[in-house]
Amino acid sequence: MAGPLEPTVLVIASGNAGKIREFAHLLVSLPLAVRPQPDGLDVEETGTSFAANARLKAEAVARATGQWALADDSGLAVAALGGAPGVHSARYADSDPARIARLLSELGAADQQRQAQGLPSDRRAAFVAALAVADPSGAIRLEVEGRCEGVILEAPRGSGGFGYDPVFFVPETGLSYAEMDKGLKGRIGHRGRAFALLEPELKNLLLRPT
Ligand SMILES: O=c1nc[nH]c2c1ncn2[C@H]1C[C@H](O)[C@@H](COP(=O)(O)OP(=O)(O)OP(=O)(O)O)O1
Ligand SMILES: [Mg+2]
Repeated sequence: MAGPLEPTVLVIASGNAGKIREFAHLLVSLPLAVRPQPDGLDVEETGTSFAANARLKAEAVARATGQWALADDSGLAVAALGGAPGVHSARYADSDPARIARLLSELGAADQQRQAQGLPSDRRAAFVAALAVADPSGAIRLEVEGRCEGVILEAPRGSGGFGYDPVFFVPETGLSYAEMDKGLKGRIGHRGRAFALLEPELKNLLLRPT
């Protein structure tokens, strides 16, 4: 454990700039040295659950850096698509606009099928984030999962955030993720809710004086 003049380093095990920005904001009040993962690290996400992929990324980055690492595996589970794109959310297409276009097109087709069967439209979705923390040896020490229920909009709304934010609408707020400020998404969003579960344990593990 680092002394009082040397804050413990926590590497954010992600190549996604949007996630890194959100974690920088969520971690701002903790006396940790938050660092991005080194360039050139690309961990294969072979798990079949968000939790398994978060563990793979945390372990690999902790081992590669010899530092504590926090990983996030997240994605959208769309009810009418049987939970897709799920753990494949990043691999759904090769850019954010293309991922959004594919989601709207597949959900539109599913909606038409439902209508043809006399069923009402169903645009419900959940955003899920699994977080894992590995110690410098690569051992997984903490795991949590957060969820936010919403619906997929028919067209993008708002210009903030990243990824699927413009099409994920949270009824209790009347806003899409892309219309929320960092603070609101950090309180009610999937990543913020997961982080709220993690924070007390992270403090115990990394900030306790030895
Ligand atoms: O708050 C979010 N708002 C909008 N979109 C989001 C959010 N959270 C995850 N997403 C999207 C990004 C990516 O398309 C997929 C997660 O895939 P996931 O593998 O966890 O992340 P990633 O490959 O972008 O970065 P990395 O694995 O290096 O952390 O869901
Ligand atoms: Mg990924």
